[in-house]
Amino acid sequence: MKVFKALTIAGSDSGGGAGIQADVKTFQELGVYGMTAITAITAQNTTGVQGVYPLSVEGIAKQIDSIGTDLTPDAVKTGMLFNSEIIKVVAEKITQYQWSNLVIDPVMIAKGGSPLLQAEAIEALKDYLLPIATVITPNIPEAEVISGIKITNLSERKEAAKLIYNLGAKNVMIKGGHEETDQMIDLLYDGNRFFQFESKRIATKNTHGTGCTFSAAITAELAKGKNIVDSISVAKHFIQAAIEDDLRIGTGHGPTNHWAYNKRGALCK
Ligand SMILES: Nc1ncnc2c1ncn2[C@@H]1O[C@H](COP(=O)(O)OP(=O)(O)OP(=O)(O)O)[C@@H](O)[C@H]1O
Ligand SMILES: Cc1ncc(COP(=O)(O)O)c(N)n1
Repeated sequence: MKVFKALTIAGSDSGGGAGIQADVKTFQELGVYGMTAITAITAQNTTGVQGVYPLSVEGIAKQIDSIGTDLTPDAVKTGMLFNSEIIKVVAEKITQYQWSNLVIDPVMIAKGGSPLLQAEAIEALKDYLLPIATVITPNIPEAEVISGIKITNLSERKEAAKLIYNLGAKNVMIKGGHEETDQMIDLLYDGNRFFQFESKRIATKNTHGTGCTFSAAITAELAKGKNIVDSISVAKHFIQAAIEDDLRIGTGHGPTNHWAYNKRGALCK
């Protein structure tokens, strides 16, 4: 039996709903062996972020080297990278090991408003990571920052996707979670065509870690050899189930349910 392996290079969320914890849970549920290189420790729960402690560039490089010299991942994702030094070393190592199937989730701000990427790092993200990305998965505010244009409707989202594509990413997926519409539309641009992935908006405050979970599911499916459209299609079903069957733990914005896709109904309510 071939074991498919995925690596997440991201921050730790002590509350377990986002970051590397969400990624590894998602990999596991989708049948992929998960590996991690931690960029920062956050003290975090459903009420917000209480502390951010980035790791040294040396410590991050060493973790990636440990994986690169022994366990070749079939796909890699990045999440919280915090500053430009971390972005540079991560891009350098991914290039050194010639890893393909790279999913960039350009995490900038936590749901509660805490910055997870320093403003000075935006240019490094564009210069070093976008050119090697198989797909980048910004939400609407992140797409505005990267493209430099305001997004108030689907046609502006399409324009932003083209601008981001021109920065070097092979595919651009602008998520619709921040739009106030009943129908949730995630938009993919592959440089040639637009694809829409649609679902019903679920009325819940428990959406902590949706972006991490969604991009981790795309990564897991790419690791298994699926193409980008089929990978996103599975990820969309995975996140819809995880939001719909929310766990209702914690007093703030609770996590999604990573069990839901495989065990629909078994643990809920
Ligand atoms: N209320 C909701 N109902 C259904 N789907 C949702 C909802 N909120 C987010 N999603 C889906 O979750 C995925 C992540 O989208 P979102 O825009 O929330 O990402 P994000 O803002 O990067 O997440 P995060 O804040 O966790 O980083 C997308 O597929 C989006 O359509
Ligand atoms: C370590 C880490 N990575 C990513 C997020 C984004 O998730 P959210 O926007 O749902 O808070 C987070 N809160 N913490």
